[in-house]
Amino acid sequence: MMNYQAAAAVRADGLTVVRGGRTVLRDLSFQIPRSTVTGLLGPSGCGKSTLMRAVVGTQARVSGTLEVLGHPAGTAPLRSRVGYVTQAPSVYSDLTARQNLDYFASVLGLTRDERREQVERALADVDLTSRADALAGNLSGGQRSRVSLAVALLGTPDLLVLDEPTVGLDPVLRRDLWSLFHRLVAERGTTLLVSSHAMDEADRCERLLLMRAGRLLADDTPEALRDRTGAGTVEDAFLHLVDTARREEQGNRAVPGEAAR
Ligand SMILES: Nc1ncnc2c1ncn2[C@@H]1O[C@H](COP(=O)(O)OP(=O)(O)OP(=O)(O)O)[C@@H](O)[C@H]1O
Repeated sequence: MMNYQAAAAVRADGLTVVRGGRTVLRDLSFQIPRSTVTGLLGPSGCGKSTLMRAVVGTQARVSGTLEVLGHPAGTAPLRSRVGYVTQAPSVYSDLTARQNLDYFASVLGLTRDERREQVERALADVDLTSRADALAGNLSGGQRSRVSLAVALLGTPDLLVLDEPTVGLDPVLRRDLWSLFHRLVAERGTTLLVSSHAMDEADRCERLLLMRAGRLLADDTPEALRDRTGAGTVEDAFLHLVDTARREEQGNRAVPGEAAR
């Protein structure tokens, strides 16, 4: 049986990131097991996008250890093995959905046959086959986001890093996207790291990384988090952990002697 470390898709130890002179990620240590969906949850500004940028290798001033699929984050062997979708869809508006995919497939160096097969598969994955010949500029925001996701699926990456992929989607599309994520794990062995503000999405993940103010509050399964905190929902578990962290910070700030009073 593989040990946990060998099975890790991402391994961080003492990961720290400085942006604009501020430490925005502080001493994070965690592992993301392969072939799972891990949710990265926390309030706006807590550092989710920064952590994702570090994992895909686009973030400067990263210190500590950060290994992705057994290689240092951002190094050459990972280039075609990691897919990344940012919050803003990155597609060409003057190309159709299919032309966008075909273009990115050729950048990946796929042969003509591979390209044809993978483009059609990616369109079907995100349920856009019927809109494949529409200009990306004429698609809705949610549809453009799905073209971006389809681009990231080309080449069958081992790790998919998705920054808030369900924001602005209606409940049916959100559900469909989550079932796609689980299908990618089950059928292609993909590992997914998915960020969200929405705590109600937590239960769709096998593991959770809960963040607050650049620090990791928890790295656990949703069930274990609820059990550990005695909370009924992951949202309540998160609030419980935030309150505990705040109390600890206040305790640390208290003048020695005052605390004893
Ligand atoms: N270019 C930058 N220079 C300096 N600080 C930055 C820069 N970009 C982001 N930050 C700061 O880094 C911190 C983390 O930002 P980040 O975008 O990672 O948070 P987030 O959790 O993804 O937020 P959101 O959910 O709103 O997208 C924030 O305090 C933000 O103000």
